[in-house]
Amino acid sequence: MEFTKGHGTGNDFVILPDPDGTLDLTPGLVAALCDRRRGLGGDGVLRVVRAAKHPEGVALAGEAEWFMDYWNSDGSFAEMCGNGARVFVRYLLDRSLAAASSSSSSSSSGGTLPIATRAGLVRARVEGADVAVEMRRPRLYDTATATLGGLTLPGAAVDVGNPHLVCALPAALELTGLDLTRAPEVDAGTFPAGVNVEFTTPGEPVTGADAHVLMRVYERGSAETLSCGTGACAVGAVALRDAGLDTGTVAVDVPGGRLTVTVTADSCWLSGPAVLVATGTLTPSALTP
Ligand SMILES: N[C@@H](CCC[C@H](N)C(=O)O)C(=O)O
Repeated sequence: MEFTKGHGTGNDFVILPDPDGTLDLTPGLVAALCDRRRGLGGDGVLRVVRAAKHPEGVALAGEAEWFMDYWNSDGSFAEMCGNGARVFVRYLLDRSLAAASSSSSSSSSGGTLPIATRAGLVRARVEGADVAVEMRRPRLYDTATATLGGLTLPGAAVDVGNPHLVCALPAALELTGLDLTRAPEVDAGTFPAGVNVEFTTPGEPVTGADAHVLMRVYERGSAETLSCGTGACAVGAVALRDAGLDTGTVAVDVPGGRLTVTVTADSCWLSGPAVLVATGTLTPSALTP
């Protein structure tokens, strides 16, 4: 079985090509692949499957050739993964499975490439070394708290296709001081399917951005990661709201680098590096689910 390893600002993925959807991918196999000592290591798995060949992609097969079958490292599914989508697109382009700007069936007008996901269709474009994906506009729908050790912080619940809770740290606290080795406690009533929790502090002004935010994240199903694209979009939307803006651009610094979030009237663009680092052959029998 062939695999490729890739990452977007340090959010890393095992990419499995499975165009015809024949791979028996199980939660146990995903967790074994993502194990950083006994497997390849990763925050998640991206299965590259034709939309027409996946039960959750088939409804979008007329609009997108490929379905991003994303799994968290614990073997759970998520509706959406922003960095994963950017790395997925890098893989499709690198393998000539799609073209970013042509009139072929796998790309649409304006040079964007449609990708089917559990959260619906997203569109991607290449921006030099970066890959940008256009997702739904983040929806701020509630308030809730996260408790970490003895610290309880209020935050904004945000839907980016998957659930997020964005909590600003009080000025006296530093992001680097947070212990994210354990999951923050949240209200299961507000987040029945779990939630990704982002912690933020304001950054210095950045040229061309309406706001600049530093963030760390504890991801549902993957623990602390170096970056979360949908989390950055949630953080960007909250930063714009706090600045009294409905649309705009936010620089979001994560431990793995910088992401740029642009919220428009009806969508959200996430941009940043997307890198493929290795390709090899798996020995599935050696993996211990
Ligand atoms: N790292 C991802 C988000 C992955 C899914 C998340 N852990 C969830 O369960 O919702 C991103 O870049 O968006």
